[in-house]
Amino acid sequence: MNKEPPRSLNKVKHVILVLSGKGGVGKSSVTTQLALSLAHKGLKVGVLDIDLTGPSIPRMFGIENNQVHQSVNGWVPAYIPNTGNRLLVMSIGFLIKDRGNSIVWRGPKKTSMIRQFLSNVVWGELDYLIIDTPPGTSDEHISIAEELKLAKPDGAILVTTPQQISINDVKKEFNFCEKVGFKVLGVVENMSGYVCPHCSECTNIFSSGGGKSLAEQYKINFLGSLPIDPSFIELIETNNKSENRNQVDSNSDKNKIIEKINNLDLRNKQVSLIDKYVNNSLYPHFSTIVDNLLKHNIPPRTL
Ligand SMILES: Nc1ncnc2c1ncn2[C@@H]1O[C@H](COP(=O)(O)OP(=O)(O)OP(=O)(O)O)[C@@H](O)[C@H]1O
Ligand code: SF4
Repeated sequence: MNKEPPRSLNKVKHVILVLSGKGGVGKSSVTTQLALSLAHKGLKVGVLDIDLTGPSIPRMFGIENNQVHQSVNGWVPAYIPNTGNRLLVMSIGFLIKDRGNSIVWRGPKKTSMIRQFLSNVVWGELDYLIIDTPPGTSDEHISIAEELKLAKPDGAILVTTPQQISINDVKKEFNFCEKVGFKVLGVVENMSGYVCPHCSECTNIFSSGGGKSLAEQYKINFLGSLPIDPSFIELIETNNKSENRNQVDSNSDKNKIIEKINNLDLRNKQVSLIDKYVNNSLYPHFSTIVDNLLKHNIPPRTL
């Protein structure tokens, strides 16, 4: 097996893995927000979604209907509209025909698919590549980690929720990182409290501060916490609606006219997902998380 770093990542300055011990804690939404926040800072960012258990990145970026294009050099990632070509996404989800089904391949096929994803995407120059990984710490994840190590990542961000069960999962994840040799860049506590859509008051539903005390216990950075905010889900949903609106059946004349109006409407608005996110109430929380991450000034990867 080739143990060289994938050439497709030669011009990528930083690779960050986003990990969680179990599904549903917000790993993909943290990946999405990290990418949007870094792109908002003017950096060029790629997102690679290798969460074969349920790739949710295409939905988060409103590009579920994207088709994968193959160039002579490899797969071409999707460029997110109106971002000045600063935001690129590649997801295993683009290759799944039946989007209702997650991939049920066995271990070796999964690792070989991930190897292809790491080496076959034409990223070009990137400041950051953020990789959304499959949740868990099983033997299969160890083989996946071996593949990911070839990408020479800066390290991993661990995502947790305040409940004890999720905190225990992060402990396992921390031990997993030690075992496979990933540096832990920090912990993000997601769904810490609930923001009321009426008065914006944040209420702690579960006991808060679990992520912070866990980080202290393991002497790792606590990057920050994010409340549950229904407006974030709304942002994702409305973003998807605008894509679907743009994908009307072009068979009838009436639909062709509607499509033209929609395209004109979208061009005129030129509101990118980055702009929408920066106006979302989760952004100030995430901005702190990014500042905490960047203050460590990790030098660019050397290959
Ligand atoms: N802070 C938040 N506020 C509001 N909604 C959130 C927040 N975090 C996550 N969600 C929502 O919760 C759902 C699960 O989040 P997400 O897909 O990011 O989890 P995940 O850990 O990546 O799950 P999986 O590993 O199964 O893909 C999504 O619909 C997402 O929009
Ligand atoms: S947080 Fe404020 S607006 Fe929201 S339900 Fe409670 S009292 Fe009502």
